[in-house]
Amino acid sequence: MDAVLEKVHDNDLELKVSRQNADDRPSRAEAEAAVRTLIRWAGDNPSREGLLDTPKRVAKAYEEFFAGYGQDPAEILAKTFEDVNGYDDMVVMRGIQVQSHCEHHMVPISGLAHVAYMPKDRVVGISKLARITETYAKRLQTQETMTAQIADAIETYLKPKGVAVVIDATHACMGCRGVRHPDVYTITRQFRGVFKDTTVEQKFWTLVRG
Ligand SMILES: Nc1nc2c(ncn2[C@@H]2O[C@H](COP(=O)(O)OP(=O)(O)OP(=O)(O)O)[C@@H](O)[C@H]2O)c(=O)[nH]1
Ligand SMILES: [Zn+2]
Repeated sequence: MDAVLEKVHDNDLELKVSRQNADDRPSRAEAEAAVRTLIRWAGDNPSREGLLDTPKRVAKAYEEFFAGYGQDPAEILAKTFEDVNGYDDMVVMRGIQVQSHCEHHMVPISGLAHVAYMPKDRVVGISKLARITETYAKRLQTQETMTAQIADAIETYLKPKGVAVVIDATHACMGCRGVRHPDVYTITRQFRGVFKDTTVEQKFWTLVRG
């Protein structure tokens, strides 16, 4: 098994194991109790009127923020189309909104992803590139891991001639706390296969910059 395939399988395996241990998953009531504990720890009273429904709202918000744990990249990229009249150039989706959460502080990472691939015989529905990005964004992440995971999934399940993923994002953990540099953008990139060629990479950047 090649290294990329092995990595995707390791990630999937880790997730499958955690799904198998669904019995270990705290109940909704336990999650809400944890939020009440955090409110008390912050110094407020979870029983005051304004905070009564907050644990419920936070648990609901977490279901959205972390919906990616329940999504399967293999399933998302399973359906492909061969009939593209010989189309043989890159497909670039630029400006996919990324709303993720940093695994160190559990606060937002916000930005844009640009995802491209060079098809080999088959293409995938364009919405699936955004769905794959969402799947990995809606988990606890570092920007580097998320960038590599999106590239790994496209490489593994589509088997294109190449893939490029760039994420340009701000980290709330650097803006609203800690070092407090709110307007810093971090750029991470993965260029695989034919995108390693500088001419192809340049074409990608030209298209992304519009
Ligand atoms: N490489 C990388 N680092 C990240 C990402 N998100 C947050 N971080 C950094 O993770 C680091 C965690 O550092 P620690 O020293 O363990 O935590 P900390 O004391 O809260 O760090 P400060 O943010 O510097 O206050 C910080 O430097 C964050 O800026 C990411 O996506 N990638
Ligand atoms: Zn952080």
